[in-house]
Amino acid sequence: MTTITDHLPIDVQGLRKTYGDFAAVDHLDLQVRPGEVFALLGPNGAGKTTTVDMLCGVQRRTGGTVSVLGEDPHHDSRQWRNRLGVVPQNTGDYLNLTVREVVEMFATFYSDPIPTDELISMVGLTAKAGAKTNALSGGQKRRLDVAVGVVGKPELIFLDAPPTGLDPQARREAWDLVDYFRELGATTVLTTHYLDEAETLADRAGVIAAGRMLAIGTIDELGRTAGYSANVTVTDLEGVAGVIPSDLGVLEPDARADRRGGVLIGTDQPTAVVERLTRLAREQGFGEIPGLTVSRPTLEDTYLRLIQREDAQR
Ligand SMILES: Nc1ncnc2c1ncn2[C@@H]1O[C@H](COP(=O)(O)OP(=O)(O)OP(=O)(O)O)[C@@H](O)[C@H]1O
Repeated sequence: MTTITDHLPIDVQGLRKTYGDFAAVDHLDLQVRPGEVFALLGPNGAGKTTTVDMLCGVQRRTGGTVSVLGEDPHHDSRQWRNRLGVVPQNTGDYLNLTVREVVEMFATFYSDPIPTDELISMVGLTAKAGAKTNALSGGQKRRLDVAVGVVGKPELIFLDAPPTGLDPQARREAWDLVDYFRELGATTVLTTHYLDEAETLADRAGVIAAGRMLAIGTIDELGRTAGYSANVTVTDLEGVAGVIPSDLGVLEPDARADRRGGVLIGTDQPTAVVERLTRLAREQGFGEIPGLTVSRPTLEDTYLRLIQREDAQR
């Protein structure tokens, strides 16, 4: 019988990578669905690159089962590899070739590559098509890496974004590329430090820390995983801690609220919290509650909560 998992571009169970006693990836489960953009999030050293490297056959795993486009990456057949597009974290070294020569060279590896000039334009390098790659800026090299990674019209793309390297415009162009491949029906796994990128582009995301998957789901589902459906923030209201009982919500150390000298309350009952705050403000003689906001948690809130919780448990 055919099941949905037969068609998952990525199906990973119990993935492990150890270096001596240290587990860089620790029993990780991951399923990525056809045609989705999946963001892999996590702090430095969480195990994202190691995971991606094992999925595209660059590193051997210590344990677990892995299916990528229906094959075990350990087998690493040429045919299988041609269906993948890999943009690694480190910029490639393309010797003394021009941008066009590099793209043309990589295009010869595939049966139906994207036409060279079209691809060079897609990554915003038309003005540099004749330039030697060693004369490119860091961000331009990165654009070339993207071109090289996707030239074969891959079914599955791994985009391991470095923490820095692309200027805002180049990031937006990379987003356009992700959309372009989404429309072609490709599946993309995006490793990123930019939460806005994940929020804008990804259908689902997974948060990794210390080699383990802390939470996985749509951005909305992740919000629920982290606890609360609303954030209430206030500034300069003495006594807040005393009026918010733990069944209404929790006061959180929140970097952004703290910078404004404020307090963040994570809650599922924002109306009740605001009522308490209103009473407190009245008692203190405030007309308005200073700096009151009620908002839906962002991916950043969720992410920080998950990571803080993980750090507290270690
Ligand atoms: N060859 C190695 N030997 C020992 N430890 C390693 C090796 N390669 C990676 N590690 C460790 O494995 C952990 C995971 O590294 P990895 O590069 O996968 O993290 P990451 O989530 O991609 O981080 P970043 O966001 O900084 O790129 C880190 O603690 C790293 O130091």
